[in-house]
Amino acid sequence: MKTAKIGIIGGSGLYKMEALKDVEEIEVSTPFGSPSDNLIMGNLAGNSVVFLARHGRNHTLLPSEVPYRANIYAMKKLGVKYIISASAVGSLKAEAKPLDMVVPDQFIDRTKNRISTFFGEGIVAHIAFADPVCHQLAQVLIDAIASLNLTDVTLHKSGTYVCMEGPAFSTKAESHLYRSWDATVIGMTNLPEAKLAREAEIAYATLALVTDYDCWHPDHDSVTVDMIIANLHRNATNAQKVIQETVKRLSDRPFVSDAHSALKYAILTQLDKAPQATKQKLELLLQKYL
Ligand SMILES: CSC[C@H]1O[C@H](OP(=O)(O)O)[C@H](O)[C@@H]1O
Ligand SMILES: Nc1ncnc2[nH]cnc12
Repeated sequence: MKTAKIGIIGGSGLYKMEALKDVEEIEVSTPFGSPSDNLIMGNLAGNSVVFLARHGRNHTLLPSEVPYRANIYAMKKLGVKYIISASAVGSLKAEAKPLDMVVPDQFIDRTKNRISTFFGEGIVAHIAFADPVCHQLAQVLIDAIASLNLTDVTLHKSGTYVCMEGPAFSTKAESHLYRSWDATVIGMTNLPEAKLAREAEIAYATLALVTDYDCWHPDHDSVTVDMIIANLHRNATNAQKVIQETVKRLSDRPFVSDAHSALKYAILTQLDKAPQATKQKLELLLQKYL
């Protein structure tokens, strides 16, 4: 099987990478079911990468329906060590305007219906998640964005991403509440992905692309899909430039992330006493520790 060290998860508006060459579509099976879509292996400016459309290439999966575990497991199976996630977000701060880019360094979990762990069924692990984003990968992303001088785009080098359940957008009371928490952006997908990537010992960072001001801003209409779509296209074009530049930089200077050994001190269960079936199911994640 072909492998790639760099995985890209494309969110709303980013269903394919136009610059990807020598493309091969791979159907990956996992113990957690099928991923959102086939994974697309290819060559991006001379580097092997694998791309996955988070909601499927035709955007058929709700944020709550995205098979996050299968997606991350499939990336792991293909040898991925770094995931660059691209996501559409609403802005919770006046200074983060539509078309801006934010590289979040924190998350707040407001999801309700997500399974955000590979563990259970006899094997217990608690990964450290105080710093949910790989800061080295975030820095590569930041440097890539800064180097491109994109028109009409301000880069916000840090920020807190609120992950809500959806699919309905927030109420005004919720939006104001998140602002009172000093959160920067809001979306519906990144938190389970970041947790699972950490459990899979994959470095993870997000390129958050602002599409709207959610519903708190007195001078802007409350968010609708129409409004988001108006900005998704430009955001997707910019995102592809940023991802390509990030991939180049990452391939030139790969690094070891703390995320790559996240399970080292996380597993509580004595693995020699753990159920065989669970060990088998999680072998890909546990093999270093068995
Ligand atoms: C496009 S409206 C809301 C939808 O967009 C974001 O998706 P993604 O994070 O995959 O870019 C948001 O999380 C919602 O799923
Ligand atoms: N305002 C918003 N709330 C949640 N997810 C979003 N994705 C894009 N804009 C959003």
